[in-house]
Amino acid sequence: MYYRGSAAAVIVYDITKQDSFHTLKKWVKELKEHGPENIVMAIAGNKCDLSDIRHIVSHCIREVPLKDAKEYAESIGAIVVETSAKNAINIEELFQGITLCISVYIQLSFQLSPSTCLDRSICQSVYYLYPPTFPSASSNPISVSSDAFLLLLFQFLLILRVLLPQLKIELETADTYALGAMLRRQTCPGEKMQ
Ligand SMILES: Nc1nc2c(ncn2[C@@H]2O[C@H](COP(=O)(O)OP(=O)(O)OP(=O)(O)O)[C@@H](O)[C@H]2O)c(=O)[nH]1
Repeated sequence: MYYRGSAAAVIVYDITKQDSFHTLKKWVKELKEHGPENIVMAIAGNKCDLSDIRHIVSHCIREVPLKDAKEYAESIGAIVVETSAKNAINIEELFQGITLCISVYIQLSFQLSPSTCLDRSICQSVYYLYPPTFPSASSNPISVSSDAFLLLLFQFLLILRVLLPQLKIELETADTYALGAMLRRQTCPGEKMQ
């Protein structure tokens, strides 16, 4: 289990191969069963440069619709973004999102009480590795006010989750949405975000 003690996992599939999306689901299952309880999961649909219309004629067509990935990500409470390792699309945004998510978890756990953090060894090491930073207007296409609102909403929902454990399941989707909204606004060639 080389993901033991991990704060976040990036699970990558190839948007031009449906098989890779099935494999991704197996990895998510594995992580949920054996990974740290509060691990941040991020799904990256790689090779989004190939969804460009010019590639459709050369048979490199998209097999996994972004809608499917988004629905699946929401069902498991993960961040989702389409990337291109080749053209460096959304790579920074992906890691900004993960950093933001981890930072908020850690800030919150320190604010409330040490016992509210499910895995303190993760939180402490990540806290020093990733000092809390949030996307600025210059590095993110979303406005500052929108960022601030989403961040506040995310923190509010997280507090509710901690204080009201019985609402955990319902709120998991909601707080992931607040965070994910920032990432979901990123667009990739060939498919419009909804
Ligand atoms: N167009 C495109 N090609 C990519 C991208 N990322 C990786 N590749 C190419 O995909 C091929 C496989 O890359 P690897 O890093 O070996 O990935 P892999 O998962 O081991 O292999 P595959 O299952 O074949 O994708 C290489 O030819 C890469 O250049 C991307 O974002 N866009």
